[in-house]
Amino acid sequence: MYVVIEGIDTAGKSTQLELLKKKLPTAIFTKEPGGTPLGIKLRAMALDGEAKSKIAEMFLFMADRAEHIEEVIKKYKNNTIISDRSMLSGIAYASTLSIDELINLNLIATNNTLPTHVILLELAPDELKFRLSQKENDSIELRGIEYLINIQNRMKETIKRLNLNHIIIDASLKIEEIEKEIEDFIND
Ligand SMILES: Nc1ncnc2c1ncn2[C@@H]1O[C@H](COP(=O)(O)OP(=O)(O)O)[C@@H](O)[C@H]1O
Ligand SMILES: Cc1cn([C@H]2C[C@H](O)[C@@H](COP(=O)(O)OP(=O)(O)O)O2)c(=O)[nH]c1=O
Repeated sequence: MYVVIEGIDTAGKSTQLELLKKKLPTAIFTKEPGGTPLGIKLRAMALDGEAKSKIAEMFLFMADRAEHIEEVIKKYKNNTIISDRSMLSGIAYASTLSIDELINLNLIATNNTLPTHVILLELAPDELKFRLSQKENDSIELRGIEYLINIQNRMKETIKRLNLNHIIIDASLKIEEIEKEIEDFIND
């Protein structure tokens, strides 16, 4: 099982992953970007905002993804894998290109490996604004509310186009309520 937790910055992914780690101690927990030794270097380059070209930035994340699929997802395919982000983020955040172009590019990077379960934590603009105000923002978060809500919409569109097995959960529900919905979806 290849489960991905998706959502824009501050949607609550890390919070739910910490709870899942306690519930599923034998699962393999990983993430994009930064789920491999090479990915850690690529993550640092992608997030320091040095890439002036959005296409260059996209390829940094795609290189992270290609390595992640090879070294983690395919290697542990007989285990339960739970990843913080995936190609869905890759497609949604690279918003200078169309979703169709990005699906094709990401299918190359992932060698056609798709998640078996997608959990999308969906944030309303007001809640997103509040949560971003509570933390230091990285180069991507600094692009603002409208940019991130558009990313979230692209995630939903991509899930539809790829016809992925998914659940969309209101990210402003109580932490325990979200935890229960995730547990029921994974165990279904
Ligand atoms: N269900 C929730 N309700 C209210 N606040 C939440 C909820 N889940 C997470 N948070 C808070 O929102 C912020 C971002 O959560 P985090 O798990 O770091 O998000 P992400 O990993 O998606 O960026 C944190 O301050 C966290 O405590
Ligand atoms: C995986 C991925 C993430 N990102 C962005 C999303 C985040 O803003 C940033 C780092 O992801 P992450 O570490 O998950 O940040 P956060 O915990 O704040 O959500 O990289 C892309 O732009 N493209 C990608 O392919």
